[in-house]
Amino acid sequence: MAAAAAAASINTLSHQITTVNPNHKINSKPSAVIFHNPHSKRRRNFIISSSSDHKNNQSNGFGGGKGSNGNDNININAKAIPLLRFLDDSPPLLPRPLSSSYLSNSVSDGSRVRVAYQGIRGAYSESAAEKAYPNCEAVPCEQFDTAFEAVERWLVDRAVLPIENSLGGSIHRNYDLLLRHRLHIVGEVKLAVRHCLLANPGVKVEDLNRVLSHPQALAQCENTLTRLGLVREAVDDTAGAAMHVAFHKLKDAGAVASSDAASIYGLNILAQDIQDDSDNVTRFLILAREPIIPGTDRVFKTSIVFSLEEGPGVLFKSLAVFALRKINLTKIESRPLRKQPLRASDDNSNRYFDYLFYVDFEASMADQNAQNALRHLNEFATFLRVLGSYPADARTDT
Ligand SMILES: O=C(O)C(=O)C[C@]1(C(=O)O)C=C[C@@H](O)C=C1
Repeated sequence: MAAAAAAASINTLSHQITTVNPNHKINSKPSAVIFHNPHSKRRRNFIISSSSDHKNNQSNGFGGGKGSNGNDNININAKAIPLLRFLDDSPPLLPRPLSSSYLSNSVSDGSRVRVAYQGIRGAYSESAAEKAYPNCEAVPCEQFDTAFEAVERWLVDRAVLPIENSLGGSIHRNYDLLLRHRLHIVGEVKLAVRHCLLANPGVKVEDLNRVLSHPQALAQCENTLTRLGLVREAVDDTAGAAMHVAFHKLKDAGAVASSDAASIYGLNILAQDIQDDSDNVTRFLILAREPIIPGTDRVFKTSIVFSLEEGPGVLFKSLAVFALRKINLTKIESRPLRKQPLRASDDNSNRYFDYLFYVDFEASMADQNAQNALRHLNEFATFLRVLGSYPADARTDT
């Protein structure tokens, strides 16, 4: 039944089918399609695709509207056009005041907060968006970049994107995008991720040769998938994998995804909690156009990124600015400095890789101690940016 619903959606919404990531192993056309959940009236069925799609849609004037099933099959780009035109005709916007309403479920005009996430309905990122903003309007985006752009272009109010997982490690792409875009981190959400092995009705574990999912999800289930001898195939998101298996009525392939995805796409759950460790937690960042006013009324975290001169002990010195002030570091990540990935030494005899360091520490930017630490770091950092100062999420639940 779910597959039939998908087919109907695809026919009426072929313009909304998004492109396949060329790096993916799957040789099929849709990597994400709009899928209507007959049980939910809460969300409209639209997905934000890349900015080039937006331009195309603007030029050919095609928009959303009611699908043949009478639902609001709205293309977000169509809704966005009048907004962008309005902004174009308006006098330049004044800087908006800092806002502390980041956890509120409504924006200043009282409407529901619109939160972009990567993936399609049933993805863990959607659950994270709903945990951050219960009752929000969760807006699916094709890629991480699209979610960043959606906030920047005022199509949505926030983006909720994964940054690290307790089993799989960091999501490097989002570290890189944090620097490329000028959004602010205004919060974090920790979500317990419990993976299921899903398959079409009638298909048993013994029938499966391969399994589809997001690369992070596949990595988090390494032991189970190896034990079952299944070939892994990477797709954009876990829910997209479930949708693909259902839509193509695959008999030899299963999907690693959530129990929500099983019910949305009409798949059976063959095995539950198949992640390598029961404590499987993904940390998501909440991003917004404006920063929040940091407080000291609860535990705050601050995220920064910096680069350093080459030399003995420089990294040690940079971390000591926090140790000296008894500030706890919760995460450190290094990424290649892309525009200048290699640096020659003074005598030109050697070439070094050049890095950006991302550090999270447990202190608010309202705290004098934290300000002093950053002032100290700034004395020898070649570049320093505060990505955000935001309340730490102490709860990990679904
Ligand atoms: O594919 C999904 O469902 C996602 O929300 C993405 C994602 C990720 O990027 O890490 C989020 C949480 C899980 O760790 C697995 C996958």
